[in-house]
Amino acid sequence: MIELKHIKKKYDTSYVIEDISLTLEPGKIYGFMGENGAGKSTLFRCLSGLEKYEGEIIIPSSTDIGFLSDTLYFYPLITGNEFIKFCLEAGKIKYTQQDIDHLNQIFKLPLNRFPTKYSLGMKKRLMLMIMMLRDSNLYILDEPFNGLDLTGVVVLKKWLKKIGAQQKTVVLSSHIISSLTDICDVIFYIHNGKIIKTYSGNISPDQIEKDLLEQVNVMQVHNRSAIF
Ligand SMILES: Nc1ncnc2c1ncn2[C@@H]1O[C@H](COP(=O)(O)OP(=O)(O)OP(=O)(O)O)[C@@H](O)[C@H]1O
Repeated sequence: MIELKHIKKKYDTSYVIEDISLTLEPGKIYGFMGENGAGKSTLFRCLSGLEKYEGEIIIPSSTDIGFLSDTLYFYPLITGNEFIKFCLEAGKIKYTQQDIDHLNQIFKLPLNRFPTKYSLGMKKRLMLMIMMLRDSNLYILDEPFNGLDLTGVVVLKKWLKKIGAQQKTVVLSSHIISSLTDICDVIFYIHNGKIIKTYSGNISPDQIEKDLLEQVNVMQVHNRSAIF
């Protein structure tokens, strides 16, 4: 069980995360949606320990965190295969070349080439391979679907369902409503650094769309202009 208690984060003088409290259970997939700049990536960086914050995050000490950032960086002159090995060795993960080759039968990446020359979707595939090879119990995936092709999306969804069934905790964000409703047990709608809505159970994409449009209307009324 992971607990976030009254998490706040400010850059300079303004808060971009305001008093978020959540409990994340093993075996569940949690989705975060919200407009650009709502605070999703910032919250994920706080949860993964990359950012300082106010409040408290309680994560069992035995938890291995697999974090996929929405900003991908690759060292020049390191091949895809070398990059995978580098990341796994840095995380003290046991692996064999056979494990990498086996997984690459699905991802079909030119692992002897430099990832700096990969397309966006290929870079995303490479990072997902690393996520799949490390046996984490908490996966924090910031926009994992972004840039993936149709096959990549199907493979990712299947893997997420599998790790959810293995009692791991998954936290992810997406701007694609159906990607979230297809796989998430709970979806949080984050707006201006606050969770303004939580969906669980049988989550309907139509209801989410309706709520998003309502939110746009609220903003339009506030700005005294109408688009729809
Ligand atoms: N390093 C930083 N310094 C100052 N402000 C930042 C920094 N990182 C993020 N912000 C601000 O924090 C707010 C939340 O940004 P964040 O990246 O968390 O949003 P997001 O919900 O992930 O957006 P998107 O959907 O566009 O990826 C934004 O206003 C952003 O400008």
